[in-house]
Amino acid sequence: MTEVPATEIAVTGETEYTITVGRDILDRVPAALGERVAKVLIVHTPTVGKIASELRESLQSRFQQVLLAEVPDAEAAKRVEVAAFCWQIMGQADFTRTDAVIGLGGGAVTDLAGFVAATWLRGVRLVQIPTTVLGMVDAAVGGKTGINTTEGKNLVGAFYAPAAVLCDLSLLETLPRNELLAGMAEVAKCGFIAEPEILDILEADVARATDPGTPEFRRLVELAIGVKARVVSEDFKEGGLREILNYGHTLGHAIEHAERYQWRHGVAISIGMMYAAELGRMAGSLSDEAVERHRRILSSLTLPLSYPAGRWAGLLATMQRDKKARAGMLRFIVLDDIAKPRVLAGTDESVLQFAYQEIAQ
Ligand SMILES: NC(=O)c1ccc[n+]([C@@H]2O[C@H](COP(=O)([O-])OP(=O)(O)OC[C@H]3O[C@@H](n4cnc5c(N)ncnc54)[C@H](O)[C@@H]3O)[C@@H](O)[C@H]2O)c1
Ligand SMILES: O=C(O)C(=O)C[C@@H](O)[C@H](O)[C@H](O)COP(=O)(O)O
Ligand SMILES: [Zn+2]
Repeated sequence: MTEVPATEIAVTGETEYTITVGRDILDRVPAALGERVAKVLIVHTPTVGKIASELRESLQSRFQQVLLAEVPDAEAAKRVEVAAFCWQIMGQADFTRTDAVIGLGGGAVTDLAGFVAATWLRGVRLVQIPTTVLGMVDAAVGGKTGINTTEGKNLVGAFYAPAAVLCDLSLLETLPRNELLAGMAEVAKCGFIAEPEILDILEADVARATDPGTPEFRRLVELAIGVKARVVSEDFKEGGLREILNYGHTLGHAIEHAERYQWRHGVAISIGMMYAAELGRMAGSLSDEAVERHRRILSSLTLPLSYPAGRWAGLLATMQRDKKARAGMLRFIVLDDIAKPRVLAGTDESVLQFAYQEIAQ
């Protein structure tokens, strides 16, 4: 097979860094860390422990100290106690402002590692190495970092730019299929809000589109990162435009909370997008065909489209804490058409509930 060169996607504007997509690119980590760094903390889950140990081995001759912080898997990593565990390791190793953190893992780990890097000494160098599709196309690439609290998802965090992001597609070889498909929800999201080519590729041949060895898959990853990079370059701290990346997340985050964070993020967001599509049809101008397109694409990825009918009141209460809400008023991202997102605010609660009935089982 001919070697495809790595692709570099730039984030510019308020903050500048490069996202590299390719295969077997971890030899770029020392350059990403830079000359000034002496100590490195690699934050990772047990599921990628082997990669973490190999990475540590490869860095040890170049840096004064390379430490591992193995954290609990998935959402259990995004807790203040786990951040404190990482701070403790850094404190005991006398980490200074010229030292660095590497986030190696899925979106939960890169969110945590980013938050630890943002808060240690008010900010140390951060290199993100996502190992899930979702991390590569979304969580690790946009500078949103954070942890959950009992009250809700990502309620504590910081906007903090990485120095570099390395998306090494060869790391996806061990990723379970259901995780890969959950990550495709965020890829589809980028298609719905901004990049119809993504939807065309998914519709043309979903098997090839979800096979990490195909050019179609790589194209999807690069297109989705391109959407995120363009939006983040224009609005890093979510003053406005960036809210479009939250398509499907108002209800999706409430579902994750209701499910006590046992559901995959992408799975909850799939239902959230179906809800947002119904809301776009009822309160806006989204066509029946565009709503059907959501249904077809998400179900071709074997993602769920509905949620139990009796849960509305609890979900509504959780949605009040959504970061997009203003003065108690819920705001949703909806579409007027594919690739035409906008904010929907002040919608009557009966309309919100009516749209929910459309996706309720
Ligand atoms: N910061 C952002 O902008 C942003 C964007 C989207 C999602 N997120 C967050 O990302 C999280 C979801 O990320 P996720 O879907 O990657 O979930 P995850 O981090 O929980 O990873 C999913 C599972 O895959 C395992 N895994 C990871 N890489 C693997 C590999 N290469 N081989 C085998 N197993 C592997 C993990 O251990 C975990 O069990 C959520 O917390 C979500 O809120 C953040
Ligand atoms: O990058 C963004 O901005 C997003 O909204 C991307 C989302 O996919 C992601 O799940 C993000 O973590 C949600 O952020 P939040 O601000 O709603 O917590
Ligand atoms: Zn998301």
